[in-house]
Amino acid sequence: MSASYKRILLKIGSNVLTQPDGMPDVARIQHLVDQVAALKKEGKEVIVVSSGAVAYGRSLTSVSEKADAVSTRQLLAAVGQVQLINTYSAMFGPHGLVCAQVLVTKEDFRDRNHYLNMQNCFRVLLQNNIIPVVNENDVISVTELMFTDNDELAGLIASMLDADALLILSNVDGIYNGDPRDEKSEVIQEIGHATTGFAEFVSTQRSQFGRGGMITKCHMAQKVAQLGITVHIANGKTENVLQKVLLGQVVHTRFIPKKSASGKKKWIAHSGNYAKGEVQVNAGAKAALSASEKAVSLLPVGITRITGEFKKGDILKLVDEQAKMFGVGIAEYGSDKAQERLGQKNQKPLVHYDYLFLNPEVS
Ligand SMILES: Nc1ncnc2c1ncn2[C@@H]1O[C@H](COP(=O)(O)OP(=O)(O)O)[C@@H](O)[C@H]1O
Ligand SMILES: N[C@@H](CCC(=O)OP(=O)(O)O)C(=O)O
Repeated sequence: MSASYKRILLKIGSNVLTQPDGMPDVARIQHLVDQVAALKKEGKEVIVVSSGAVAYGRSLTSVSEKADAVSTRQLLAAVGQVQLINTYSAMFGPHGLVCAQVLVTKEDFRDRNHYLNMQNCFRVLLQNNIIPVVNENDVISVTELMFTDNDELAGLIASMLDADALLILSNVDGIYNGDPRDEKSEVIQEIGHATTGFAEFVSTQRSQFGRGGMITKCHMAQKVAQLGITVHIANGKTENVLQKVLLGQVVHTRFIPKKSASGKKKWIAHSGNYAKGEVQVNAGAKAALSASEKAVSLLPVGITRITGEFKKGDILKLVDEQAKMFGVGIAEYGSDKAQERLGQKNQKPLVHYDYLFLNPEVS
């Protein structure tokens, strides 16, 4: 079954790569590299999203106690990323494999051109049998410009590359139905796309060196599964975990994928945070867009308000009369024209159906 995946996005979390004292766990990285090499030998494409820059930075230098949190992270990540990628490169080498460093920021997902350039770079690396090793560019991604964590980044790349599966390795066996430290808690082995209420059993508590925590992983995983990509969350400290997950030989959490969405829609689905404008529609327009049996574009006649300045190709957030966001789309023309056509009949669609993604609960 899952062993048939051709393209796999592997996310290795901070806690898998670090020892309890925060220093890098080199033996663990070596074992993971050996597992990736084994998958490559089977003809699979593997893209690695690896945390660990800060941990490596910590092993190489110490920061003055006077430095603020942002500067400390910048310094540790800038120094540590060099060693992190050198470690991967040195470990893949003896397997006859070459890896590449790809550092990205949230901004790279904002604009269709950046996005396509990035996608092209991944395509050319994969076509040449190179293993992309991706991390956030922590040096320039600070505060509000940061991804929530590398899980968010991994989800975006999995959908951008239309991966068959996203494997998230953390320091727990999967998502538990209670506190993982409680002996009575059990790993939830399958999560469907309609499951809600993760907050009831997943606490916001994070592991020692993790950033986002399990709750953000759950939300991201469900969104990615909605796009037709199977997501597995497993323990990166288990021996041969990759093979075992793919062969269904280890207890872990699997998010069941929904039928596949188009590539364009996969990109749009993740773009809500990057919208340049907001479009409010009336109830009739929302109902028409949400009728799943028909492909309907958003016409100016159903629009009641437009905010923000945007150009053709920019991302728009769609909100209903209660100001609740229900979808995302790409503008067919800029805000000036859109304002002129607001509420008018017989005008060109502001968002074409092909460039419209509605939140799963309304579509
Ligand atoms: N119900 C739950 N199931 C599994 N883990 C949970 C749950 N609730 C909270 N957690 C915490 O989430 C942590 C993993 O998330 P995170 O810190 O982001 O790790 P990573 O660095 O691997 O991304 C676990 O170490 C665990 O402490
Ligand atoms: N980019 C950072 C890791 C950021 C991060 O979110 O890590 P994780 O908690 O593993 O998802 C680093 O390389 O140290």
